[in-house]
Amino acid sequence: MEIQQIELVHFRNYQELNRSFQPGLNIFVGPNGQGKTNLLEAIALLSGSGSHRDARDPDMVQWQEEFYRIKATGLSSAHPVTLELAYGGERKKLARINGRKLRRMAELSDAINTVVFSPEDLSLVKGSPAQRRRFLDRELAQASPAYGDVLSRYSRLLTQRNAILRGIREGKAKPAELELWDEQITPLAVEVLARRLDGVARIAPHARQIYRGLSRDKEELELTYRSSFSLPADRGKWPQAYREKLIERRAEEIARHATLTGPHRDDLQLYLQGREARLYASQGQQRSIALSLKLAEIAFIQQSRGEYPLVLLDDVMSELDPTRREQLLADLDRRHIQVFITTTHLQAFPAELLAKAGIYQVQAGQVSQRDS
Ligand SMILES: Nc1ncnc2c1ncn2[C@@H]1O[C@H](COP(=O)(O)OP(=O)(O)OP(=O)(O)O)[C@@H](O)[C@H]1O
Repeated sequence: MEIQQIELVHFRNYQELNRSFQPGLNIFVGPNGQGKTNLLEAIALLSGSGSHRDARDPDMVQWQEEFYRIKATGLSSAHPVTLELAYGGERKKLARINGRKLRRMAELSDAINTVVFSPEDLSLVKGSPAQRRRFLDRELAQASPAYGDVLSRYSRLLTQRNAILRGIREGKAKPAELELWDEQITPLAVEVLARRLDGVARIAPHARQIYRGLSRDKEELELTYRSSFSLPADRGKWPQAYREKLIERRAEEIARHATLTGPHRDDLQLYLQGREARLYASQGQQRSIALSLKLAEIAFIQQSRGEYPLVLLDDVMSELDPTRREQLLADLDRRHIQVFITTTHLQAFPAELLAKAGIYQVQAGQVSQRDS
């Protein structure tokens, strides 16, 4: 989808905003703390996978107000689309596509997908396994809303199972109660695992090819998914292997009142020239890997959805060196992807791109269009 217009009411520091955008590059420029990222966050929320900075809904409602509302109109394959997302008041949370009320927020990704690239992504290689799992999960949920569902059901069961483990340790629950939870969590754990493995298999060739380009054919990037238990070659045997592992580690789990096996303990491993990038890659190589993963995510969503996602670059321009910055912008421009960028100054942008970009000055929750 391409966003043509957005309306915000009581969202963060926007009392009311109504702004049109253009198809290609849109740049939000302004000093710190004026609302550039807030605007990007509102766009990211429309794709149904939550705030890219993990904010909760109450924190996004403008202070002293009761609700926020985000509405966007645009085009998807030349058809007009209207998206609405509201939180607060009596209905709590509500989303609509073309006036049709959605049962789940994740269904928003049927209409619009976003890929967000922010400075935290640059630490994807060195960061925690949780950060890499989150990268993978966000991407898979965009490609398939059903994945988001499975993942949240798995997370809920995990919390409940951990509470039982704590109960057993405190003498309030019996070990036999775990059987029921293990039975319920197993198919979900196996499904998350299978979808992640398939996802990695599909993005790996894109990431490899993009990285090869960035390193001028000198280096090879490899992605592998590390599961917290060994996986039999036959997928039909995964549930049994998982259950056996749960039983094997039961005493340890009760002692630590935590589930120690499952997709919440897995990792996406990155190798450069056969060596683990987390341990050996230089700063510059790590940035190129992060960039390759993000560009691979864009390609993966395009392949899964038949349409490019919107790309949101939050404060990332000044973090990239001129070569990587220009490669990224030229790549997005060539594919006619709609891009929203936040920046404090415009020096980082090539003049020919500025000449065709929409440039918006953001100041204290007001957004005005300006010339380059
Ligand atoms: N719920 C809220 N209600 C009102 N204002 C809020 C709310 N949440 C955040 N803000 C305000 O929004 C501003 C931050 O906006 P934002 O994060 O978009 O900054 P930015 O323009 O991207 O700045 P930077 O360049 O530093 O990243 C702050 O002034 C903050 O006080």
